[in-house]
Parts: sequence; C-alpha cells; structure tokens
Amino acid sequence: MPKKKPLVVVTRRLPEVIETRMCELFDTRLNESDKPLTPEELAEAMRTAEVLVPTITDRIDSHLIAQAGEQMKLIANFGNGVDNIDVASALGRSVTVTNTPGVLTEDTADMTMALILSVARRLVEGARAIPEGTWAGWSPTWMLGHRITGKRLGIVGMGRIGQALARRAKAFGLSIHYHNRRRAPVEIEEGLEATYWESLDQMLARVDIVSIHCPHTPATYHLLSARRLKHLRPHAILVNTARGEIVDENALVRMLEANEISGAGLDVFEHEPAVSPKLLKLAQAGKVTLLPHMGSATIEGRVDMGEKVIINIKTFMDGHRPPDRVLPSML
Ligand SMILES: NC(=O)c1ccc[n+]([C@@H]2O[C@H](COP(=O)([O-])OP(=O)(O)OC[C@H]3O[C@@H](n4cnc5c(N)ncnc54)[C@H](O)[C@@H]3O)[C@@H](O)[C@H]2O)c1
Repeated sequence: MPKKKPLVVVTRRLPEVIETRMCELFDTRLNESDKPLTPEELAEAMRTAEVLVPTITDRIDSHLIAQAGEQMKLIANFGNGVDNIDVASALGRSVTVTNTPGVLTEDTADMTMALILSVARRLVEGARAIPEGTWAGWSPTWMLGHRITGKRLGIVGMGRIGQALARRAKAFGLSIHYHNRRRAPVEIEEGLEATYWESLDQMLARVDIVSIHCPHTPATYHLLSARRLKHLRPHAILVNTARGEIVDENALVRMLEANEISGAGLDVFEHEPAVSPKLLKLAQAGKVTLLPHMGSATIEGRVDMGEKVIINIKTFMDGHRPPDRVLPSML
C-alpha cells in the first residue's frame, strides 16, 4: 500500500511552481487568499497537520505551540530568520524547526547596497522630483549627497549577508570594518581586507556607514541601543536590512531629528508592518529611505526558498535529518 502523504498546511501564497510541486508530493492545504491565517486557523493547523509552513509574519509562539497535537512534527519556515518562532518551545515538544538559509544572501546584500547608495546620494528625493514636477532645472543644492568611495563601512554581523555586502562595498571603494560575535577566519578577513573590531562601540565611532546583519535574538534586541547609537558621528548613515528590533527605533528617530546622524536606510522596523509617523515625516524630508521589508524579494529567491522548504519536508518525512534544521546553538 502506498505510504500516506503527510498533511502540510501552508500559511501564505508561495510561487505557483512550488505550490504545484508541494501538492504533488504532500497532502497540501494551501492558503489561497491574500490574508494570513487567523490565530484560530493556525491553532487548527497545529492540532491537525504534521507539517506547518509559516512565513516570517506568522507568530508561532509558545502559546500556539502548546496547542500542537501528537501528529505535529515539523515547522518548515519559509524564511531565513526564525525570530517568528519560539524554537525552544517547539523543540521542547519534539517539533523540528527548519529555515531557508543561504538563498537570500545575494539579493539582500544587493538591496543593502541599494539603500546605502539611496541614502548617501538622495536617490528617492531625486526620483520624486520629476514626477512631482519640482525639478526646475540643474543646480538645486538639495540634490547634493555624499560620495561613498573612500568611506568606511562598519558591518555588524559578518555572516553570509554581511560578507556578501562586504564584497559589493569593496568594489565600490569602501573600506570594510566589522564587528561579529566571533572573529571571522583569517582567510575571510584577508579576502575582504576587513578590519575586525572587538568593541562595537569603538567601531561605531570610527565608521561613516553602519549596516546591520546579525539575527534578532534575545542577545541582539536593541544591540544598537540609545547609548550605542550616540557613538555614531553626525555625518554617519545607518542601514538596517536585518531586523527592526536590533535597533532602538525611537532613539534612532530622535538622533535623525536632532541631526546627530545624517540619514538612515531601513528595510525592517520594530513594529512591522506599523511604521512610526516620525519616520514617515523624516522620509518626506528626505532623511531616510524606507522599504517595506523587501530585502530578499526576488522571484528567483522565493522559488529557491520554496525548493528548500520542499527538501526539508521531504528529507524529514523520509526519516533523515533535514539539511536546514535550526538548533538552539544557532540562536
Ligand atoms: N530584509 C530581508 O528581507 C532579510 C532577508 C534575509 C535575511 N534577513 C536577516 O538578516 C539576518 C542575517 O542573515 P545571514 O544569512 O547573514 O545570517 P548568518 O547567520 O549567516 O550571519 C549572522 C551573523 O551575525 C553574527 N551575530 C550573531 N549574534 C551577534 C551579536 N550579538 N553580535 C554580533 N554579531 C552577531 C553571527 O555570528 C553571524 O556571523 C537574518 O537573521 C535575518 O534576520 C533579512
């Protein structure tokens, strides 16, 4: 008798090619609406499905995990960061958690570079001037930005995306500085000609642009605190494509308002999808570039993520260790 296919509940739309393949391989319940599943629908999935495929906007907290039935075996996150999942609670109930690392690296690094250029060179204000009819010919002083060639870039979190950004930034003539939980291997440091700063405070005081690339964990919540942000110099730019919670957003806003730093490029926010009205005002004034968490948003990237989700589910269901298993030591 053929083996019964596992019931897999998917919380959001995935690329069509991935949904089709998942339906062939598993007993897949797709969410065909544009809305996320409600907490009740998520709880129902925990009670009935063997596999849940959430995305980073689904809060899979300890309360929800406590409702998991015996049949629930795997949470296969459609995303790299797993701060939407209470991994310790899941593992405590013998539910395996997987993610989709690696396939978003280059796309997110591209978007980070775009944000650096956008803030430094006032790209959004420039792009607005023509359609809004405010461009009255050459010479307005408002269009003067800052050269990035020769500047110092400080990377917080020299993992996959941090390194991919460093490769791009080097090609743009920036010098690379970094702070990481652990110092990178010498061949990586040498290849990127990167300077390691054990002290994040000291690095912040020396760089012109700082870009955040560590995960959001209890240890990195408000890593860029009000006190730390004060180390940045008035011409500095801060870019965050990692997670909003890593930066004290209120403190950042206050510094931008007081011209204590020159600008910011943010793809992520502390209370997504809500964005502080003060940040919106700063965007209107051209001091910040705000993006709606689209750092990794490419069609190719989403398909690659979907393929990783499928491999993780299939390997797990075949009785093997899935390649992207999330372990507590990674958090
Ligand atoms: N904006 C987007 O669309 C988007 C897309 C992909 C990933 N991300 C975010 O980017 C983050 C980084 O992704 P990655 O693939 O480079 O991860 P990674 O695991 O390869 O790298 C993270 C690095 O941060 C370091 N780190 C961890 N804690 C630290 C601390 N307290 N201080 C300093 N360094 C610390 C780690 O040692 C590691 O080198 C993800 O966790 C995710 O939140 C965002």
